[in-house]
Amino acid sequence: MASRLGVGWINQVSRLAGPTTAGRFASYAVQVQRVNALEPVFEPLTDAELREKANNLRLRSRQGDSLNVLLPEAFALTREAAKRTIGQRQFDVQVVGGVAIHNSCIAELETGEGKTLVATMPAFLNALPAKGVYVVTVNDYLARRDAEWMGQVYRHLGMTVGCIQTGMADQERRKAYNCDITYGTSKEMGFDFLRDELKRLQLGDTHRKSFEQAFLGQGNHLEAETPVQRTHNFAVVDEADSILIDEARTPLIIGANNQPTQEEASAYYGADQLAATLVRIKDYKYDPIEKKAELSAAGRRKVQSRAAHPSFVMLTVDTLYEYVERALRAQIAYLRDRDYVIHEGEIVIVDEFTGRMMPGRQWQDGLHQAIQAKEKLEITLETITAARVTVQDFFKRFKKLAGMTGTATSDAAELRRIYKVGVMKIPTNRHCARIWLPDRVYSNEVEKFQAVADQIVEWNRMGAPVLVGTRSIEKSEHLSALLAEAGIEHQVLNAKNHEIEAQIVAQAGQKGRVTVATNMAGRGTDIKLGEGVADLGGLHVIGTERNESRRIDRQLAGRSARQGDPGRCQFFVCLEDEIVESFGEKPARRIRARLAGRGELTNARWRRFFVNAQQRKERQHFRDRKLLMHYEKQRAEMRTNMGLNPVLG
Ligand SMILES: Nc1ncnc2c1ncn2[C@@H]1O[C@H](COP(=O)(O)OP(=O)(O)OP(=O)(O)O)[C@@H](O)[C@H]1O
Repeated sequence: MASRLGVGWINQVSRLAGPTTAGRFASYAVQVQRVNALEPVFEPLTDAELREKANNLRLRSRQGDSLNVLLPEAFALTREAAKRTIGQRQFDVQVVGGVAIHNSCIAELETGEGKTLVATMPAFLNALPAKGVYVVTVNDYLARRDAEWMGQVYRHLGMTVGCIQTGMADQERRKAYNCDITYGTSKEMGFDFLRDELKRLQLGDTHRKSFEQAFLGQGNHLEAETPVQRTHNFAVVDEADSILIDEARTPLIIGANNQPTQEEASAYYGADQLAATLVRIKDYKYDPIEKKAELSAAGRRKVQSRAAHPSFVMLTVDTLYEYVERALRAQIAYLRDRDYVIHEGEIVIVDEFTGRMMPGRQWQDGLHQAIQAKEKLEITLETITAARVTVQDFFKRFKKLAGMTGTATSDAAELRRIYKVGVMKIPTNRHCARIWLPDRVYSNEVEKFQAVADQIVEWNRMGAPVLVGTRSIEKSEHLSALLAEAGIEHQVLNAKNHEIEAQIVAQAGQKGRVTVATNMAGRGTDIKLGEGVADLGGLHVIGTERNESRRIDRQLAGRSARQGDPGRCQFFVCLEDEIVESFGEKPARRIRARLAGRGELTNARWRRFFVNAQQRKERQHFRDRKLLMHYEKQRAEMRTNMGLNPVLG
């Protein structure tokens, strides 16, 4: 088969990426030509012969042949196996993406361009030396789906494939990690790493005693003594921006049980009640950017006057201030059904970026307990840290790291600096036909949601499918009520019923469908257009708020116009949106008051206003990540200097 990668294509890339990347592309293009040249050689082979070839590659890699030399054959074999098993042939641009990943890059492929399939080639190649390859995804569902779907390709070539899922026993985990290729989430893999560190400690580290007191002594036990993971060889991180950037703001922590005393629990409940009596501005000020409350002199006096209450017997006045400020923060900044849900009497954090529930995660420094008090739940655990690692430090352990995403260019500098990976933009296989309609800006939320509902009605009348992304479960439900009023049949998808989300979202491209979802729909779900929908302009996506990062917006938009399909996308925003507070609470209040009830704000400067607000938020998150890394580095250095394991305690 003739090469499909011509000079014109490389020129297209140069325009896209600038001269430096274009040079790299030219060398990758040579590899693609080699892969293509092998296609007619492998096509006539039987399945057994194909596997024989794969075994031969393994042997050569173990005998010392470099992976760069084996690349064309390994990629061509994977492509042949994909054709035979799942009926898909990696496009040339996907092969370029695969080469980029092999070369420690984050391959930026537009949403819907088939990242799942791209990963098969570098994963197979890097699995040849039998040191393990981890393919990291954002949730269990995608890990399972990809391991099953792409597993057919690897198995066809004699490779073993494992998949890590929440709740798995150690034995199964160990088996999955011992496979040639292992799929799983960063969270599961990160926690397995931490648990392994604890096990190593249990196996004879000098800190055994204190660890046993802190962790095992509280009724905990480690299921098996031997670690489950093997060496950290190569990780391919899917949705790399989400995992390496968004998730990097919270470290993974294994807490050791430290049941609160009755006095501590009463202090949380008491502080919650006391906080509810305080008046904003007069008794405290609240900084929405830092999400922090600070008592004023009047507030402190009020709190002091209650210090003798039996709930606070064990607290000094200063500590009581902290309890109350924390309770205020829990009441103001953390909303039920947006930031967390209550599931079987427990607080389950909802990931602000993906809308997914994150069972097992806890807010730190007493905030989790303050929220439990606010919700009148049992104050369960005040955890002390047994082991912790940041997402950054976990992934930096891998000898080689790479990934793929739809949206990383904007964070290329951070990715390069922290993880030492480059970002390479890969052109689309077919022209992307997405139409971005200009944002619609309103003065308040009532007007905004009414306008969203009206727009849905209009598109629904045409028969076009509409997918709406909201920032919280509460807002999904509000919109759902408006749609019900307008007589529009629709599906609501939120973090509460995420088990069936994939099936529902997959159907969102059918004629006349209206699907309302929280941000979770913005990740990983593939939406195929129903019959006749392409003629109606494809899937229409509506965002009901600008998210805290442009990338999340683009992921939501990326549910439409996949693989060259047509599609539209429009965002509706209003001055009551939380993002406006990135300018500060007072300016936000002023502007809201000044323009109250003005309806739609059509001047283009309002659209720019929201772009600015989002950029401020992005900068703030960037600062948070930097601060966390600085703190973690200091902590690790301190522990190392003291001769302690930097990960534990
Ligand atoms: N080479 C190919 N031939 C045919 N179909 C393909 C090919 N590559 C990908 N696809 C199809 O394109 C669709 C999108 O693939 P996939 O979900 O992997 O995209 P993605 O890039 O991960 O999207 P997102 O960024 O939205 O997660 C899937 O239905 C997949 O089967």
